[in-house]
Amino acid sequence: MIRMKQVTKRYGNQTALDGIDLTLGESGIHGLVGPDGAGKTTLMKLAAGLLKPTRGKVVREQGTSLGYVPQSFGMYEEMSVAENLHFYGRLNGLPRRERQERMEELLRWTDLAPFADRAAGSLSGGMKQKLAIAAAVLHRPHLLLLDEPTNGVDPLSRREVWELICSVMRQGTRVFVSTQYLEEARHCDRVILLFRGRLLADREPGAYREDFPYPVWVVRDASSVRMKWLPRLREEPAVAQAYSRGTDLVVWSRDADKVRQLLEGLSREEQAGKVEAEAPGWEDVFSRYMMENGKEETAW
Ligand SMILES: Nc1ncnc2c1ncn2[C@@H]1O[C@H](COP(=O)(O)OP(=O)(O)OP(=O)(O)O)[C@@H](O)[C@H]1O
Repeated sequence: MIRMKQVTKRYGNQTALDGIDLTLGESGIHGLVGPDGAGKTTLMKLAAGLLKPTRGKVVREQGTSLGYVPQSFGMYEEMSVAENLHFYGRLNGLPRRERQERMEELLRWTDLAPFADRAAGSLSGGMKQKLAIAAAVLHRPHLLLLDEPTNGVDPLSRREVWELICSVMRQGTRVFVSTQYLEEARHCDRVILLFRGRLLADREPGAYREDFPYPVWVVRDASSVRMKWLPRLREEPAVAQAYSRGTDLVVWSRDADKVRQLLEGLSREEQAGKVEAEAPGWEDVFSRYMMENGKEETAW
């Protein structure tokens, strides 16, 4: 386990992390979500021991071995998939025989076996991430740190990367993983919400959704009216938040009936689609914390 106690990290005048108290390695998959610049990479690097805190302590429990996959691709691009795995196996002190067995196992798991002789640099984004994860777990670490492993990876490959993360966890490695894709919170046992360097919440994903306090109404096909409606809705006391998502308009209500009537009235007057109730999405549940902590807009 890694314990962070009152950890603050500054770069010059810029406070990237502010008073973080956190234990890593207690949950199967512990997620870290937050918008750009929230401090996710800084937190990962502190956990990996690559950065020192400005204040506070990062303590790695004795005997906790780590695997770490940084945000940028850390494999040798001109070396093949198999050569990279051999190299990282040697680096982690795996004896030859064990290295070979583990490598074959990981090539199967990741579906990279047919590409074993391919240069790592020529792999697709998803395959590169799977290779980087395989290299980081060759030595069966207690805790695997993954910094935005699905960033820029196409949706289908993102699913494969998560399948791999889940199988790593099932084999007994605890995972700490950051993402800016909010819906990926559903794969996690616990999820930390980080915002402007502060830890706003650390809960089970279901808990975020269960106590969302505002009924959500959605106006479909509202692209032609939203610019006009949004300022008006935001002034309405019964409206907790209003934002556009694709062609829809999403409205959180403090008084559900009143807001529905208001929206249906507006919708009749002008060109907009149906008004429908919706369960809060990940964007809603996380935005709520950010709003309560001083962020006006909800865009990620
Ligand atoms: N080496 C550095 N020097 C100065 N400021 C930095 C440095 N690294 C990060 N920062 C700043 O610290 C804050 C947190 O950055 P960090 O990279 O940890 O965030 P992040 O959540 O990982 O963002 P992203 O998703 O964009 O990677 C940002 O405001 C960033 O500009």
